[in-house]
Amino acid sequence: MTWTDQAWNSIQPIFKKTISHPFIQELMNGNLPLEKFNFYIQQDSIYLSSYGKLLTRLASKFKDPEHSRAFIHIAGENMDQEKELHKSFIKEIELDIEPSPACELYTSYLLKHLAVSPVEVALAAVMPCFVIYQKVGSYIYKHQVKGTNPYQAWIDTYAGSEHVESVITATRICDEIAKSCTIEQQEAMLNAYKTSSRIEHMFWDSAYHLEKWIV
Ligand SMILES: Cc1ncc(CO)c(N)n1
Repeated sequence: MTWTDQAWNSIQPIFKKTISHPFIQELMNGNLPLEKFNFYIQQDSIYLSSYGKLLTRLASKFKDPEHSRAFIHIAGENMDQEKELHKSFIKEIELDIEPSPACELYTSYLLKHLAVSPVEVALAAVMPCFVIYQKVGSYIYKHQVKGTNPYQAWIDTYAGSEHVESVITATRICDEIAKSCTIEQQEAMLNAYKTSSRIEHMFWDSAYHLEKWIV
């Protein structure tokens, strides 16, 4: 079994909770309150600008230049597409929005791995960003009742072929790198993958509850 298959299998309990979360269910049914979706999009804009920079820095750490090139390509194309999507939902992104606790946790968690962990662990930590969005996108696409959904453009982006292509490339690179790792290194990768999957869940949950700093 490939490392990415093993990682994906290991987070099934988390993923099942994610797709049954009211944020995802209401997004799928089109009845998610706009206020919650807007909160999510605003926070995701903050997340994405940090994530885009992180991906290019991660790319520069790979030993194989082909891996670096492919990742830089993903960072550029993917980020452009996602930012366009955000702009289509929010005409003027408010610039003075603070990151929510969950957003701060996620960006800081990924940056921590980039700063202090071996490259394979930092890569494992970003894999759920690719995979979970694609799986959530295709889950919604498959199960939604066709009709008008105000969030259809969001669903189509993550279920769509461009995002799928990025996921396939990132998965290939991750498996090539994992293959030359020891069992211990692969374990450390699994831990980072699991934590990111948990935070992905928290990110949606935080939007659903319009999360605030308690002080
Ligand atoms: C929080 C989060 N994770 C992953 C993605 C997909 O890149 C996204 N847009 N936002």
